[in-house]
Amino acid sequence: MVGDRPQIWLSQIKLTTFRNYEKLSVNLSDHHVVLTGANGAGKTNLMEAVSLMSPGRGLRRAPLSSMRHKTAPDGFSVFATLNKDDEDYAIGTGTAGLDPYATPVRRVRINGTPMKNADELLDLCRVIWVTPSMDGLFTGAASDRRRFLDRMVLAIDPAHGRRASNYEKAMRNRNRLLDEVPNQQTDQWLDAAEDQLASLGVAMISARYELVSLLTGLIQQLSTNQQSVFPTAHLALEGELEAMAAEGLNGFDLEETFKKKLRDLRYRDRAAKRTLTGPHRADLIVRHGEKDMEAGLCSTGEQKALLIGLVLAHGMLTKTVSKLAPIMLLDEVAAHLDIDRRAALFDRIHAIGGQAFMTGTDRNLFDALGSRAQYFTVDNGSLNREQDG
Ligand SMILES: Nc1ncnc2c1ncn2[C@@H]1O[C@H](COP(=O)(O)OP(=O)(O)OP(=O)(O)O)[C@@H](O)[C@H]1O
Repeated sequence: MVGDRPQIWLSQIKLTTFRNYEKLSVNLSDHHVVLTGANGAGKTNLMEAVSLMSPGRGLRRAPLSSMRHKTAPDGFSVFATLNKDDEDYAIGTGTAGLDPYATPVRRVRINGTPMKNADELLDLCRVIWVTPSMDGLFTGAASDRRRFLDRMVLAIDPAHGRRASNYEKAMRNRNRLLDEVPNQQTDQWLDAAEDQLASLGVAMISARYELVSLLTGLIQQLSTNQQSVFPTAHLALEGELEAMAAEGLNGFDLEETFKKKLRDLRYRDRAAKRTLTGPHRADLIVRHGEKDMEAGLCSTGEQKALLIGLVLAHGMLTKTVSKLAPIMLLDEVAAHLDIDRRAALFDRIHAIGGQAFMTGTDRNLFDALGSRAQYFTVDNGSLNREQDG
């Protein structure tokens, strides 16, 4: 924060044929942004547009083809002016102008210069979100928790995205080689693919451990300072190699062990037609600290509070580690909290220091935010500014 102002904030958003917005141009102040309106008005769509200021597929993980307005064959564009330390950056992203018959790819421009890939957005900002679709995070598939974990890592370690996609590539390469008739040549290629897989895999495990340990430290600090009305989350990584790392096996030995496993288990993976050992099979285990209960066994409300507490701690960690106070997107979060927790949520968000976007059906859910926010009603793909609180 510079005084009471966020160090990073969006001062303008322009959408062209994005979801149910045919055209939108809105100027923002550096305050938080509250979007209220009826179901289906376009609140989440606007949050999704903001989530494209970070690499990846946005907060819905939707295909790009579904983001263009249903009547717009020419794709969509999302443009934002980002103010960082009092300097403006023009960020444009979308699929507009690309071959409508080709598989859409998202292009990113910063100040008019095309970026090689969306990872370069991480030089400017971090975007973190909580959405209703994350409600089943603790009970759903391990792959969702891994994705959640890797997004958390990415916010403090921008190289993690490339590392994870190189790991996926190396694994696909190994799987393809396993599918070929074994001979001396393919065995040599497999050796090389497994060396690469093991080295990238161990780097992934150590980046995930780093995040878990930093986050655990911060959560403990928050709970001992009694700063949190949200439950204390206890985090652990589950997996064959992760268990060895937890027992103190160093990176070099872990890599050698992983390599040996891959080599010894080729016959098993060949039969399964995929690689069955590695960080792509790990899980993030979350426990409710005060209740000493696995998150998946907690009540729906407790799970939501755990998730919010975790994301808030991650927001704070992101700011501390990356020095970039994240843009926080909280979709329909306020409605699930009682009045005291809501007030605590707003205070914590404000303390993180970035600009937050929040949605709800009723304006009065945000009373405790008062003049710290600017208020808009959303109606059928258009925005109307309301009087500030
Ligand atoms: N590609 C698209 N083109 C046009 N409209 C779309 C497209 N994708 C989604 N929509 C519509 O956008 C509308 C608004 O969706 P959104 O999820 O933003 O609503 P919301 O205001 O967040 O509502 P809720 O409170 O129910 O979550 C929906 O009616 C949906 O059908």
